[in-house]
Amino acid sequence: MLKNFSNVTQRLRRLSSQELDVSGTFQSFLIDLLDEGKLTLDVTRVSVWLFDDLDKPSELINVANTDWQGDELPVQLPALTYENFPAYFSAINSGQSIDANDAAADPRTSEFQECYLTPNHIMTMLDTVIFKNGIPHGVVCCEGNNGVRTWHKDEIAFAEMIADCCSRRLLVKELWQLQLQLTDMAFKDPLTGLSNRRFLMDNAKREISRHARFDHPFSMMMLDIDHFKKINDNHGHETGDLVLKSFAEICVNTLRLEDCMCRLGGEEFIVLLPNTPVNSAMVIAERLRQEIEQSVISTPSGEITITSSFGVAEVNTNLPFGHSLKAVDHAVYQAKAAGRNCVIPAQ
Ligand SMILES: Nc1nc2c(ncn2[C@@H]2O[C@H](COP(=O)(O)OP(=O)(O)OP(=O)(O)O)[C@@H](O)[C@H]2O)c(=O)[nH]1
Repeated sequence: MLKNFSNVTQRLRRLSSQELDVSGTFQSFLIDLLDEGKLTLDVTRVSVWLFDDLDKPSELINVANTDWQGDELPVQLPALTYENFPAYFSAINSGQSIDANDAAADPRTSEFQECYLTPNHIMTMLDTVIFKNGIPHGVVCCEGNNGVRTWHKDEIAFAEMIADCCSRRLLVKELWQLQLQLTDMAFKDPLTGLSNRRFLMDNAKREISRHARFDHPFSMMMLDIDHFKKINDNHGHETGDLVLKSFAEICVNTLRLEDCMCRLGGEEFIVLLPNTPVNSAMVIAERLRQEIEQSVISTPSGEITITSSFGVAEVNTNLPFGHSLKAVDHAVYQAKAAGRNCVIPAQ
C-alpha cells in the first residue's frame, strides 16, 4: 500500500507539470522523477531503459539511474541484449507491468539471477513499460534488496504513472528537437550553414530598431565572389559548392562573433556589423578582402584561390533595411566595374 497517498500524487502532479518545460535537461527531469519513485516505493534503485530501435529492438539502453551522480552519464551506457534476456524482453513487449515479487523465482526476471540479482542482493523488481505511440519503448525498473515483497496494486499503478511521465517527456523531447530542426531549416542555408536571406531580413529589422533606440552606429557589407561562374565551369558544381563552404568558413573565422554573416543567394553574402561606424567597417572589409585573397582552398580538383568584391555602407536606421541593401548592392556593382577584388563605400 502507498503511504500518504495524497502527498505522493501531489508531488507526482507537480513533476508531471514539468514535462513540457524544455528549459531543463531531459536527464535532470528523469532523475527527479526516479528519485520520487525511489522514495515513494522505498526501493534501492530506480532506472530507465530504452530500446535502441523501436522497429527491431535488440538492446535496452540504460539512460538514467538513481545511482548516478547528478546529470552526469557514464561514458559507456549499460545495455541489455535481447539475446541474453529473451524472457525479460518478451515480458516488456507484452506491455504488462512486471511485478516480480521474488525476482529470482519469477520467470520474467530469473534470467538476471546469476549476473545481477545475486551479486547485487536484489530480491524484488517492479518494472513498468514506457510506451511510444502505443508500442513499448522502454521500461522504468524499480529494484529492492529488502527481501521478497508483494507489490500492491497501488504501488504498481504509481510506478505506471512514473513510466507514463517518462513517455510524455520523451515525446516532448522529440517534438522540441523537431522544432529546432525546422527552425534551422527555415533560417539556415544548408550548404554553408550560414543564416539565410529570411533570417537576414528578420534580424536586420530587429538590429535597426535596437541601434536606432540607442543611437549606435550600425554598418553592413555585401561580398560577392569574383568570377565564380568560372570555378563552376572549370572545376564542376561540386567544387563550386566546396569553394562556397570554404569561403564562408574563412569569413566567419575572420569576423567577430557578434558580426552576422548571411548568404543572400548564389555567391552573394551580407555581413551585419553591429555597433560599427562605416570607417571601421571599411577597415574590416579590407582585412577580410586580403584574407580571402591570400587563402588557398584545397579541393579534389586542386588548390583554388579566389577574390571577392565588397560594398560597404552605414545602415540608415531611419529607413527600411531595403534602402541600405540597395546601397551596398550598388557599391558591389561599382567594385566589379572597378576591376573586382576591392572595397567600395556606398554613396
Ligand atoms: N556551385 C554552386 N554554384 C552556384 C550556387 N549558386 C549560384 N551558383 C553559380 O554562381 C554563378 C554566379 O555567376 P555570375 O552571377 O555570372 O557571377 P560571377 O561569375 O561570380 O561573376 P562576377 O560576379 O561578375 O565576378 C552562376 O554560375 C551560378 O550558377 C551554388 O549554390 N553552388
